[in-house]
Amino acid sequence: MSRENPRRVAFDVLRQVTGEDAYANLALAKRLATADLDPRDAGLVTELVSGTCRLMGTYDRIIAAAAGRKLGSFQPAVVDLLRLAAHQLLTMQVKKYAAVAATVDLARATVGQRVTGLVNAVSRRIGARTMDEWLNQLAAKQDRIGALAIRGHHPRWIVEAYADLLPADELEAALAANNVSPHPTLVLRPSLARIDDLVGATATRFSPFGATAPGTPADQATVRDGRAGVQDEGSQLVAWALSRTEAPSGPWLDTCAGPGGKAALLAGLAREAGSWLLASEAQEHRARLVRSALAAYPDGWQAITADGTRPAWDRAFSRIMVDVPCSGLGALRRRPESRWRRTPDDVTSLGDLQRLLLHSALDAAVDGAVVAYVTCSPHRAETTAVVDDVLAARPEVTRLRAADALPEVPDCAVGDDVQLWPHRHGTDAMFLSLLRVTSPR
Ligand SMILES: C[S@@+](CC[C@H](N)C(=O)[O-])C[C@H]1O[C@@H](n2cnc3c(N)ncnc32)[C@H](O)[C@@H]1O
Repeated sequence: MSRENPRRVAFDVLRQVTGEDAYANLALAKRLATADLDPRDAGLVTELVSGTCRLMGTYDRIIAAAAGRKLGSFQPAVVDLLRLAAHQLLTMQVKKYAAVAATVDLARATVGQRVTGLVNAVSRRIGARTMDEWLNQLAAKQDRIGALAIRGHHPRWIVEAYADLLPADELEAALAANNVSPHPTLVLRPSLARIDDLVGATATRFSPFGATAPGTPADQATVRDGRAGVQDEGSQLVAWALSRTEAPSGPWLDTCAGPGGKAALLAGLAREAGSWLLASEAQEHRARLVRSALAAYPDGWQAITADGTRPAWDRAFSRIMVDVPCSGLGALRRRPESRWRRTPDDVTSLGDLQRLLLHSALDAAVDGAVVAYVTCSPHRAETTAVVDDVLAARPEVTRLRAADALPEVPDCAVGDDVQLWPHRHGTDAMFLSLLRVTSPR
């Protein structure tokens, strides 16, 4: 039996997310590791924190409308209490009386008796309507994009960016896919594990290395001993595409390798092809994660800490992955608070670095080498705009038809590049451009 109150634990984690900019997934995992909760209550805490963070912008509009005042006029801890109440009342379908009473008790225990009247009154007003009724009210005076943003629980600027990339009739499905937390996908390390080594596993749709299995990844001995890992299928597909594209023989390079998911898959594939991988990462603590991701392979790799814009290598490579730092807009379904925290500036602020990293990767290529430019963001400013700019200055580089490297994946071509989508492919929204360097400088 739990000795801690799950709603109190959820409130504490939410305070860290909204007050201290903590990542919800990390703060939640850390708190749950020491919480005195039975598995059912741990599940309740996860739903309260992840669900509240994912729909936070919607709940904030509802709270302001229900209270008839601006959110900024409330004490921040009271806003978090009301967000948790809104999630229980409007999404989890907790009985009105129970949700309001539990929120008032929590308000008394955390903020103090003086806010209980306010919390009680606003919670009741939130619960006086269903979610659909609230959404209808909030969307009523909006244009099409504004209404989609409200009904799909996204900030408007992200819906505008999606509208620039997807057919109009797919927008609703694309937003809805970000509202479902995916079950973790596992990757079987080439030469080390097969699907039969996982208990109860089912193969993923496209990647020959991917699998899903019931329970948590740590339940699987093959994951615990490093022969399998956790990796979105989209990340597996872009690494696989690089390995399948014709290239001269020679070593492989991953210039932005931390924390090492793609490097581990590439190292396995390089070994099978009789080659080896150099995995490079700028941040020392992330380079350590790369080493531990690669540790399952006794050989066939080397990991270094280096700035990819000022390369530490003095040789050239035949296959190069440059998986640049980006806004992470492609992984919104896995990062509950991310959509409300990101701003339009985040998709442009890394643009110079992304261009420099791609230039450096191309500089490191042997004649005929293939370079994969990858982002976990579908936003044009981080994908095609970067590749277009770099190619305009490099006549020796040609863009390949990247979808040819993934013939089993339908509807993934965007021009010559590949764009995966959660609602189409069940993967993160990974972008891939494959570039051939024909006569390096
Ligand atoms: C999108 S992540 C890479 C994910 C990784 N490929 C994987 O699959 O696990 C981008 C990485 O680039 C690193 N990075 C940022 N600036 C860099 C630079 N100038 N040179 C090399 N790596 C850099 C970040 O620290 C981060 O680990």
